[in-house]
Amino acid sequence: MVDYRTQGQIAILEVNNPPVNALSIHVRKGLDDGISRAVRDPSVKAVIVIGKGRTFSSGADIKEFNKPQEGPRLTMVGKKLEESDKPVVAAIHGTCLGGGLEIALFCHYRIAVKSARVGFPEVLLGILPGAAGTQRLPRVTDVAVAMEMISTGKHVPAPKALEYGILDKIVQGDLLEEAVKFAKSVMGKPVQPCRLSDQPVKGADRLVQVFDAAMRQVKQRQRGFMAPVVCLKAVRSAAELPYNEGLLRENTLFTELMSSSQCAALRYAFFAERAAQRWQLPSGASAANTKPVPVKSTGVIGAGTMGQGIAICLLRVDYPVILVEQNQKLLDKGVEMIQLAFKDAVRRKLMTEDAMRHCMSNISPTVDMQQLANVDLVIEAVYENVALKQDIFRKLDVICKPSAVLCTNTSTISIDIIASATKRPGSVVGTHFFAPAHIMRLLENVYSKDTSAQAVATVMDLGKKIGKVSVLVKTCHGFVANRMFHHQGQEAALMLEEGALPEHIDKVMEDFGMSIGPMKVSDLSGVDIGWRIRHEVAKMEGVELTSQTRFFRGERYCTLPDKLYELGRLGRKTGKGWYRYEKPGGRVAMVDDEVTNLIKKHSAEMGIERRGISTQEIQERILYPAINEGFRILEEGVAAKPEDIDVIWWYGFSFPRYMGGPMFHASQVGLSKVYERICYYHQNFPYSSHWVPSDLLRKLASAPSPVPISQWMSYSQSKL
Ligand SMILES: CCCCCCCC/C=C\C/C=C/C(=O)SCCNC(=O)CCNC(=O)[C@H](O)C(C)(C)COP(=O)(O)OP(=O)(O)OC[C@H]1O[C@@H](n2cnc3c(N)ncnc32)[C@H](O)[C@@H]1OP(=O)(O)O
Repeated sequence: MVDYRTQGQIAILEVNNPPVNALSIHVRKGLDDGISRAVRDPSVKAVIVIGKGRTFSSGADIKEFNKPQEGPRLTMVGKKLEESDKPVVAAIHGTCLGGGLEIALFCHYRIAVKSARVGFPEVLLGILPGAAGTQRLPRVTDVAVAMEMISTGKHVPAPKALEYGILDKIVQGDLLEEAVKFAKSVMGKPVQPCRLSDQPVKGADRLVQVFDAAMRQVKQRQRGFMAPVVCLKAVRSAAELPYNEGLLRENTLFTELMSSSQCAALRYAFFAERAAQRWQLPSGASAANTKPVPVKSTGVIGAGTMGQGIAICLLRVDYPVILVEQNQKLLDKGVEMIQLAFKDAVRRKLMTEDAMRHCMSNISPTVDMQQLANVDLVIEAVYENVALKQDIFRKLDVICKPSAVLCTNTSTISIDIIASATKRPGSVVGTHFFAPAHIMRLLENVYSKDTSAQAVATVMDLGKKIGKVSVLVKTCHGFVANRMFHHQGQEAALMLEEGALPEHIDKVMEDFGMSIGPMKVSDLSGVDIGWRIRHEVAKMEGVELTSQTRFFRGERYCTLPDKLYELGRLGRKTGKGWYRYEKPGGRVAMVDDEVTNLIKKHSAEMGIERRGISTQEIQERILYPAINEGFRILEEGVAAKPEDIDVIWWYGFSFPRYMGGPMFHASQVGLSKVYERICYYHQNFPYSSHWVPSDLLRKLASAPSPVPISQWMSYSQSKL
């Protein structure tokens, strides 16, 4: 775990714990033994700590967090490194994160290659750098930099870290050779000035202003999230207390965070996100045994909002894009909007002018679908209409080369139905982007009964290349995201006619932790999208939805969203939806009397006496139908595991990660309680099928003791 060797008068401690040199018990022990041995050996005059493989160290071993801590503590190991009278040099490449950076800060010197990154990402796990990181970082750099780094968890590139004083030198060439040269240059020099515990905190005279400003920012950006607030308090204590007292304070705050439910949720999130990448099909084909089709050229059909966003995602990572529209006017408009989005990115310094020009030179706009004949992958992104999509896929089947992967950006329509229009259903796969497609991180990839493993591997790989978090799900109407979200929308509309207002519902859900409430989400994604989906489904079933419709498919139906649509209030894009916006495309949602009056008039027309709806009821009626549907989705194998559903909710609907996602949240509330409340609402609202309790939930709720989330799937086939 730590290889010890000497090179002349230098001892080299090489951490060797693949894949990322996490500081597991054996690594801590190896470092502890190694530094003791180097200190004891009179022939050793300097020590180098370096990482083998791809990285210096990714920090403490997160898998050890749930277990009682064994072996030497990181702070004890660090103390030994710092107390050595022989200079200790950390030689950094790859990432030097969390406990890894703490180890480096205990060393007397830090050198790194230019591509290295350092950081304290603990906050993203709901904790703080608890091995003296909060006390030592503000002693090596400025207190403001320390607060920023520790409360955001951002990785800092080596050149910036040098500027901040965290690194002593950036080296070129072989890191170990350079470290040996550096160690020789400091051999024999006193190490006292390099012991950070003896240094004052830098910028302590500006502590109060810096702390207040950082706290304001954290509370504004990350409402309800404890860790950043506690991180700032810990750094503050570095400036207010002597080093050893600061360490005790850090330890108290660390223990408080470590035992919090937010930390448990974030730890779960860390592994869930990685587990989602290890997809597997019922056939046994998986990420581990399937190669993607090489993609060098792409096509996008539809230059509307979604098509533009998808094209931007592809262009940004250098894919050439043939952009197809049905007429020149729409095509020109689409290209213009793409150009505007890139210009905006240049204005916000997210890309250079040169990069923008390069991206734009990679678009080939056309109204001729035949141009797609040679592309490796095409993404259809026209509006949600079965006949239209089938027609496009019928044409693609004729036009595209046999190896092409044919993707549809449908948000609801079964991939089986779209693929059936082709003679190659194995090549057809769903790639459900979320609006705005160039900003939202989620890509819900959808396989049909026929989709080939290679097509799946290709879109999962594409997701990674364009910087998305991809989750694979099985086809059904609405897939995972919209199938769950749809019930929230239904229930929100029903609460509106019963007595709530959009701003009440949003406030409750934003206070719960959602970054924006469901009514604002509806405005963002477009009121017309839901309208089109509802009316498409009705049409397929030979039903016409009108303002008189009270029941659809035997369920209570609320026509309020349809009324909003008929008024042309399509959401942000028209400047009016459930809210009023400062302009079409605006972002500032304002309560609109027209909507309040519309809702109240609607209730009166329906003969409903409006009532106050409590916070608890709003929260439960928004969350529990989605959770209940999540269990059905698991029962049906549409999602392979609860973790996949939660990943979809963080990245698709901004569900607060520190609450773990709807399925994790249900496990925290207790499945028996969730089940009992769903049964209660089912009794009260018998005409809403989303309140019919899921069988899997019932089984899990009646288990003699709470079933850990990792074991839920074992109950899906059980006969209980
Ligand atoms: C009472 C309990 C006492 C507990 C004792 C705690 C002592 C606390 C003392 C001090 C506080 C210090 C705390 C920390 O250091 S917390 C850890 C901080 N570090 C991180 O959060 C970094 C997490 N890792 C990453 O960001 C990335 O993995 C990466 C940038 C290092 C590499 O990214 P990439 O190349 O994309 O690879 P993967 O993310 O896919 O990772 C590969 C593989 O490695 C696993 N892994 C990564 N980091 C860790 C880790 N720190 N611990 C354990 N495992 C890690 C990751 O899960 C992947 O494996 P897979 O899931 O099996 O695929």
